[in-house]
Amino acid sequence: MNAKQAAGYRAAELVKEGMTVGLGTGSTAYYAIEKIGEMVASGLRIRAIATSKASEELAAKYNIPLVPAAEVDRLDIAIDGADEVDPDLSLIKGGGGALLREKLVAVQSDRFVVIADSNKKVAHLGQFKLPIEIVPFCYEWTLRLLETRYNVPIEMRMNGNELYVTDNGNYIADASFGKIDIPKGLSDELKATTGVVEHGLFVGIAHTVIVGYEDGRTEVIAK
Ligand SMILES: O=C(CO)[C@H](O)[C@H](O)COP(=O)(O)O
Repeated sequence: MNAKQAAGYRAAELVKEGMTVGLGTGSTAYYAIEKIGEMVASGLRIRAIATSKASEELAAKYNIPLVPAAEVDRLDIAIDGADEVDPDLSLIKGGGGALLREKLVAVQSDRFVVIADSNKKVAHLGQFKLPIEIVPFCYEWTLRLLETRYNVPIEMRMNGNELYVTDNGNYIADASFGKIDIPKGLSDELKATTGVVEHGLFVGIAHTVIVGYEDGRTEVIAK
């Protein structure tokens, strides 16, 4: 068992009969979905909402019933990966480009459980490039505004020679902050910026972080 698998499987144990579950995106969330799929095959009855087309397909492969958002008020739990986790359980997410749907699902959940291998634990957020989802219309203006305001390198995410397009039809600008001193301040400022749809800072959203280690151990950190 590797670190991501250990974290994913441990989080799946939190899923109980009758729950509505948010399914995250990425290589760690993959293991949680795989395990939940095994539990469903053994008779567990749940319903789920996926945070990306990729996770939707994975859920379908494992016969995990997906439910339209209109039929859901709150989710009991959401389980998702992260790119960085700091001691306050603030996160950088969006390395896989699914940050908008991931945040929508996370804030709608009674319990947001983050699963990560131990390399994701950091003292300060910002070494990982912060993904910022921006609207395609006049995206050059938004990019220039962010570059001028923060004076850090920001690059448009690419998919080969084309600009990367999210599941929501937007672009992503990846910003190299290096060290983010006040995650909440930056989060609020970005959120208030015209042209920015969402960003990968998750501050005050995670309730629990399950860290996986290469020897198969897990560490549960709760707020
Ligand atoms: O935020 C995400 C996708 O948008 C992922 O959860 C994050 O990038 C971590 O991915 P992985 O588990 O593959 O390391």
